[in-house]
Amino acid sequence: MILSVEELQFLYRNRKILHEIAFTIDEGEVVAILGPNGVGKTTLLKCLNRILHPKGGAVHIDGENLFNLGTMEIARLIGYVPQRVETGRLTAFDAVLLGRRPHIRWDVTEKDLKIVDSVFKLLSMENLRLSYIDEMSGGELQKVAIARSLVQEPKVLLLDEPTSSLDLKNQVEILATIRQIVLDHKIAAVMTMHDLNQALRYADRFILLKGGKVHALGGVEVITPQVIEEVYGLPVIIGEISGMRCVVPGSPAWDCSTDCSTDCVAGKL
Ligand SMILES: Nc1ncnc2c1ncn2[C@@H]1O[C@H](COP(=O)(O)OP(=O)(O)OP(=O)(O)O)[C@@H](O)[C@H]1O
Repeated sequence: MILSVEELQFLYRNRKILHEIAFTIDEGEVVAILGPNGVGKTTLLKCLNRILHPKGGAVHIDGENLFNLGTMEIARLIGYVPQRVETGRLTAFDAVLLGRRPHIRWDVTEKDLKIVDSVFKLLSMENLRLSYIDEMSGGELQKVAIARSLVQEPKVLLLDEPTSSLDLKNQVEILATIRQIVLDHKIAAVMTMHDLNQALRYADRFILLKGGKVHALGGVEVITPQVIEEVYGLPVIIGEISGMRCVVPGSPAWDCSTDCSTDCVAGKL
């Protein structure tokens, strides 16, 4: 187990946002945190990263109690991609190089530069190296933030809606790259997501939050019409398109043969 979260609680002023959240994640796993707007997904990631201070509970990474560590020690273990990325008058190259800070002792080394170069290549963003981040589009900036988290070489990646600003091709490429990095480097990724179909495609396990609590947790078997309706309050059909499980809004009364013109076989499962 690479990450363990025990009985985590968080309050904004007197309002309880997270109630006794508990789960574990193994190395090589991508886990999607799902749930409606305002349920506490970002708050949970910020508690795991110690940006926010939980009222109770514990977080361990590789057996180390995160709450006993300093900012730089945490940055060596966790790469965090926030939902809203801050900008400034920096080139993309320098912004990504900043991700190496937890590893730099005196000065930037050849190794640091090599790692930054390789991540620019990996994410197909070499064309952005010298662009200023305060002149970038939302999607370009999101890629810079993901690149910065990768050069940190963390044990755990925490990604808050990592594809929210990306076009379809970039979404697929970035999620596939994260998936591969998690497997190759035996790390773990925890991503908040709204797109259930992308979650089904790229995550191994799912944590569904409702009312600040873990409502369901597990593999693909927990993504059922009943659970999705309980969590989001929306009836859905779960089916398959070209062998891939997918979720489409609709009620069981939906008749695929007459109500929909695609070749989706929703309702088959
Ligand atoms: N700084 C803050 N002060 C007080 N309450 C806050 C603060 N930030 C967030 N909240 C509240 O905490 C709750 C959880 O917010 P959070 O951002 O974690 O939700 P989320 O699940 O990530 O939502 P979304 O899917 O819309 O991004 C919300 O009700 C929100 O209004």
